[in-house]
Amino acid sequence: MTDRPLLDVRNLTVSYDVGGAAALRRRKVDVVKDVSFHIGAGETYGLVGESGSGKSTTGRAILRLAPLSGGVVEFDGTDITTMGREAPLSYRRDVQAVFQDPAASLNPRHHVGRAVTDALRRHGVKGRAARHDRAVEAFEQVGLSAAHLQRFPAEMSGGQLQRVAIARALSLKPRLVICDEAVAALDLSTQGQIVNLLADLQAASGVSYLFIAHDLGVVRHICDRIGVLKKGVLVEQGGAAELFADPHHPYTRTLLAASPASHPEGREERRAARAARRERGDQPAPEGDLVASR
Ligand SMILES: Nc1ncnc2c1ncn2[C@@H]1O[C@H](COP(=O)(O)OP(=O)(O)OP(=O)(O)O)[C@@H](O)[C@H]1O
Repeated sequence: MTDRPLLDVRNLTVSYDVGGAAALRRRKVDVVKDVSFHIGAGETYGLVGESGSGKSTTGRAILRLAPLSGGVVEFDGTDITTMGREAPLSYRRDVQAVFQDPAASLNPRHHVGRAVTDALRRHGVKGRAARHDRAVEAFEQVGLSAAHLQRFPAEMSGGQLQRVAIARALSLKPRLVICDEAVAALDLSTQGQIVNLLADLQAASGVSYLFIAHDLGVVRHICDRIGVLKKGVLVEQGGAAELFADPHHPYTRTLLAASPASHPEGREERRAARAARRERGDQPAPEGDLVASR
């Protein structure tokens, strides 16, 4: 047993050139400044803040899609910033992402099942039948059926497409999934289904989440700990219940005051509800079933 966090982000800084094409007006701006947080195995860490505060850039830096200008990102004890431009395949498998718009990463001319089988092939899973079986398993884990593999993106709802994106991520058996506004584009009842699904999948597999969102209600519902970003600076972080009950930073208080209480229950209530579901032997909520708000 080790106390080492799965992900340890220390003094992360990301700078971009702003000011347009004119060289004289160009300057470097830190859009993420000296940000430090960690995520344990099986834990969900929420990153909140208003638009432009640097949430996505932080997630992208961890995924190695944004350039770091300072700091360290350790995954399972290994500093991924020293790995050269291309992170090794094992890191790209262990750390998956689910973004706001699942359709953007799906080929409209391919059956959605192919998004999963192609990912499995890229990650070295040999044999068409084995890849198909893993895709079916992943689809069933997220409440879709084997028949959904043969659908085109245009034949699926936003919630179904997000389930496909989650199935693709999970089929690789990741240890961390970065959910960047993963439910932001969905209606409220579908949001509830997807958030509950993510929590159930975590309970079953022990996967960790970095949950990036501007909706504090959703974040409170799913996260163990939360960090608050303001203009690239992490102004406050702590346990979700404590942060909601007793926000210290004025910016956190402003965010909370501006947030409609759309998902008022916290993680403990959801855990109790999940235990009750397990006791009843419930399966993951199939697409289309409304999951009662807990
Ligand atoms: N490739 C880039 N080049 C220059 N500036 C960038 C780039 N990517 C992001 N930025 C800037 O970095 C800042 C942080 O953006 P980021 O997308 O991380 O914020 P966010 O908190 O995720 O916002 P939102 O909730 O609107 O997605 C913004 O000012 C944005 O304009």
